[in-house]
Amino acid sequence: MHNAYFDFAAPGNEPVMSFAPGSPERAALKKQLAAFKSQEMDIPMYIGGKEVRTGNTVDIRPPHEIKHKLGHFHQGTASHVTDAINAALKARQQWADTPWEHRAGIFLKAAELLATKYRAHTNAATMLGQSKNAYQAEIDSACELIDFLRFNVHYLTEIYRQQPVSSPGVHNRLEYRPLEGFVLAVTPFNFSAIGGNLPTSAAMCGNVVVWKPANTQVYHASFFMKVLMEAGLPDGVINLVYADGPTIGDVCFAHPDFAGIHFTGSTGVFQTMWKTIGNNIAKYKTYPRIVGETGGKDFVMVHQSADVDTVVTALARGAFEFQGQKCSAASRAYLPSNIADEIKSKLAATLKTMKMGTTEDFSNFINAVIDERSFDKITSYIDNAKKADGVEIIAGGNYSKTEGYFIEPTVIATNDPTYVTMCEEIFGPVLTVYTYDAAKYEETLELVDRTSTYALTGSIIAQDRYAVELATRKLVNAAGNFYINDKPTGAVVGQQPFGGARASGTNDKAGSQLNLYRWLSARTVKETLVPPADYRYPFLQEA
Ligand SMILES: NC(=O)c1ccc[n+]([C@@H]2O[C@H](COP(=O)([O-])OP(=O)(O)OC[C@H]3O[C@@H](n4cnc5c(N)ncnc54)[C@H](O)[C@@H]3O)[C@@H](O)[C@H]2O)c1
Ligand SMILES: N[C@@H](CCC=O)C(=O)O
Repeated sequence: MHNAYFDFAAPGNEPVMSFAPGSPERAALKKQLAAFKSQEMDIPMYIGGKEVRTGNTVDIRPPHEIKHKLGHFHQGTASHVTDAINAALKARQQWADTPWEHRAGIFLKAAELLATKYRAHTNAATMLGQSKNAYQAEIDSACELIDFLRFNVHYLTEIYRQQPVSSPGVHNRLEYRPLEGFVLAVTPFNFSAIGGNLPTSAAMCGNVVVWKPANTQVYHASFFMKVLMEAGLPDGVINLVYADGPTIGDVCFAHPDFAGIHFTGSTGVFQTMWKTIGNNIAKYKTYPRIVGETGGKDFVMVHQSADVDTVVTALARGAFEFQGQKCSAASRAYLPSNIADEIKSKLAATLKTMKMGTTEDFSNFINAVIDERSFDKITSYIDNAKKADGVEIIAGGNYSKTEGYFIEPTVIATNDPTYVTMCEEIFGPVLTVYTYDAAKYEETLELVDRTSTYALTGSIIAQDRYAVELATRKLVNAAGNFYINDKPTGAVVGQQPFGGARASGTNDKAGSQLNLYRWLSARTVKETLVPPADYRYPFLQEA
């Protein structure tokens, strides 16, 4: 029972460790990488707090070393998805009734475990399972995930505090109830932090969750589930199942207690989900919340006043960190004719200095892409570019899947601003550049705006403030996260709330109050202190 109001200290961002040679964090991480590589893990699903094994196993291998087996996970079927829904619904009432400070304590403890005891584990699991280098793993599976947990506790506390006014003789209040049913969280391969955030943000609000990660992210997802359990998450609040996407959809979207989907992934999958939910709308007890952050075709617009080295660094990091597998990755750049050649040659020279290989070798900047399907899709764009007219590969272009799924950072130059790689999301280490007439800046901004169906991230690089102002105004709907003189990646929780519009999603801004509101259903309660005892208005009385 509450007998006091509790507060939580406003969080700061978790500091990013350096992993410099000789540092203790580097030694701990190397040790954990070796430990994970020396054992084959048998990874169950977690339904109602119980480990569930089916015997139908799928191998997990590092994308950069496909001959090595890290372990396997147990694939579930439709009946496991139903079990997960039932376990969630069974846990629902007690979890919804649990006071906020007790729910918050679990997620704050999980953040603390990641920041301390399991710092090396969370990074090593991400480095091996998803082929991220130490820095990319640290900003994702340590810092961003810790920040999501701590900042969301802070934001939800602030939401709960927001109350309506009360006129004399009346007490009004808003109760922020969880949704009536279960929430389905479907998460992508590319960010361990997103895998952790989508189920926990909804659960924090008092909801119960069925969580389905991408197969290629199960290695970290199952580790994080164990951290949540160690932090005290009650059985059934989050249920982790590994079933194929369509099976999850068939079972969850047909269930009368389906109350919301928290999705991050590709636009096509999200649109299919939305259609299915629409077709089933009469089946549900409540209108489901549909939240999806999806694909991008993120731009870097360069003005003739730009500093060349700033542009080259923004492109090198923005397009090629984590092999370009960020929804925010720079994948089309517009270069002004006065400095285009200098940018292209400096960029090509910079990319030659990037070493490619395993994540265990800390001198590698570039690692492997996630799996064979992705490799084949990305390399088909490169192969087509090699054959196309008016298109030239000016850096990279080579690839191999013998040891792992390795693709060189590749830059395509085109004289057609509507060439396919200027428009479609490739989700790999491929950047396309188009040179425009520096005198046609405003027309080119219009071209940037209309070229893609997406609107996730984008940058303007310019020294001229009028050029910055014009781009900010003209591209107002072209990106949900807009950067000035920076790369379009690397949003930090609490600093740059993240999400895009148009085909890039519902723009509910992960890691902000806007997102948490989607998992709450407010009830207004009005209490009249001394109720009237007569229906008559004063004016009805005779003078
Ligand atoms: N906007 C953002 O915040 C953001 C962040 C990260 C990734 N992304 C996007 O995610 C994509 C890359 O991730 P991915 O390859 O894991 O995406 P994906 O769409 O292939 O998969 C995402 C999740 O959906 C599941 N899924 C696939 N088909 C399904 C179906 N028919 N029904 C139900 N679930 C299904 C997958 O198993 C996975 O768990 C890119 O398009 C990227 O831009 C967006
Ligand atoms: N939030 C990340 C991108 C997440 C999508 O992949 C960034 O800002 O780079």
